Amino acid sequence: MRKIRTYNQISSRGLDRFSRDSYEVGSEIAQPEAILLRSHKLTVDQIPDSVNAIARAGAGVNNIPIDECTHNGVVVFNTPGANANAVKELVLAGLLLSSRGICEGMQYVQALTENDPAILNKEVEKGKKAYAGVELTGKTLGVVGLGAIGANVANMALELGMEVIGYDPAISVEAAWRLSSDVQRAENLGALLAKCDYVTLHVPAIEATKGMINSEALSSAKQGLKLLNFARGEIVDNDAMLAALEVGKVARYISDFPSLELLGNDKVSLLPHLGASTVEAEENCAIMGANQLVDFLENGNIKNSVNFPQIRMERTHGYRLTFANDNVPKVLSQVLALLADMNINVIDLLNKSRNDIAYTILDIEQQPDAQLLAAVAGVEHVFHVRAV
Ligand SMILES: NC(=O)c1ccc[n+]([C@@H]2O[C@H](COP(=O)([O-])OP(=O)(O)OC[C@H]3O[C@@H](n4cnc5c(N)ncnc54)[C@H](O)[C@@H]3O)[C@@H](O)[C@H]2O)c1
Ligand SMILES: O=C(O)CC[C@@H](O)C(=O)O
Repeated sequence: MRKIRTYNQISSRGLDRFSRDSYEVGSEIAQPEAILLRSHKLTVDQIPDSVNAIARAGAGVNNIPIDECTHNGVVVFNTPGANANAVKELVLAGLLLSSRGICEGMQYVQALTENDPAILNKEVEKGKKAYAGVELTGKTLGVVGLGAIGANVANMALELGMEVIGYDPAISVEAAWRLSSDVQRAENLGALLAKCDYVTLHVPAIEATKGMINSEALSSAKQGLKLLNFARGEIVDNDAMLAALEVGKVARYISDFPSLELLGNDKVSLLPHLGASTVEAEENCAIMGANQLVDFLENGNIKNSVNFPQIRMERTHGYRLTFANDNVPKVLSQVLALLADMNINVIDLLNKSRNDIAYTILDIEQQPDAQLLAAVAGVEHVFHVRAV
């Protein structure tokens, strides 16, 4: 039986991908071969040597110690785009919440205690002027990060009649194809902030983006900016944000990431990390994550990894082994020489690399035994070997 350890609430539609005959899946499993999780902050000591793969049912992988995983040959997957629509729809809510007195108006009505319908109506008509807002049509939205979510948000905003300016210095070709040509391009973050009434963040939490919305960036912003953060809390410097809210530089901060210093500020609206919390997104992410794990565990194929190359080799006959190594010359030739010395015929092979690592799928005529696996593992620069 293969063992999968789960963290967080994973949709049963995804868990169903692990057949009951071959997999044991649960939150109490010890020595798992793989981990499937959502936002759980995974520590190195929670990744035993038995683990070959980790799948994040979601986009952000800042809760996983990627470098340590790569070093140990652990393949980390995410599920690109699987929750993008859910986040896009909540961004729409964020745009409306920051423009109209929706929550304040509801709180006002909830607190009314009139018994007489005519007086209630009069009270409502008198009170509503305090909650008037502005429309989105004709306003300018800045989208920082134009990947799966950002591109969706940008296209949606155009349909709402907004002007849209995007900033993404590392946009992928696929993402660029998804984006409407009506989205204007900003050369840098400051230029985008200077022109926008609303800005929405859709970048990953990586070294380059942590604190990217700081006092310097906010000083470039248009007075009265409404900022939406459905990306990650650490992308915004909260002290700088509070200072900008104090002087009205930022009129409203909507964030999916509560933190102590933001609580209680009436210009800040905080949600409990709800961006991907829809039935559909949770199913999509769980199914995609589980499918990727199954294909990796059973065939060694890798799709949507954040640290290993994409690789897929059709299974025909024979036996399969995979190995990962430092991306330096002569490793593959040494492994092939070793197989030749052991008189083992190779049926097929595929080798791919990504940055500093290479990964090979080898189909051979003989079932790999412990001796063969140990011999491959002993080749200099090979750091992970598996019979699949
Ligand atoms: N609130 C939620 O529940 C929720 C749900 C999904 C994703 N997220 C967050 O949103 C992030 C984006 O998700 P996605 O699915 O769109 O990911 P994605 O990988 O498709 O897109 C991210 C984009 O950000 C761009 N980028 C990277 N660094 C940048 C920088 N310095 N400046 C501008 N752009 C930069 C990349 O080039 C890429 O196009 C995730 O990493 C995650 O942290 C949050
Ligand atoms: O699993 C969730 O609820 C949140 C996922 C989200 O933050 C992501 O990065 O995909």
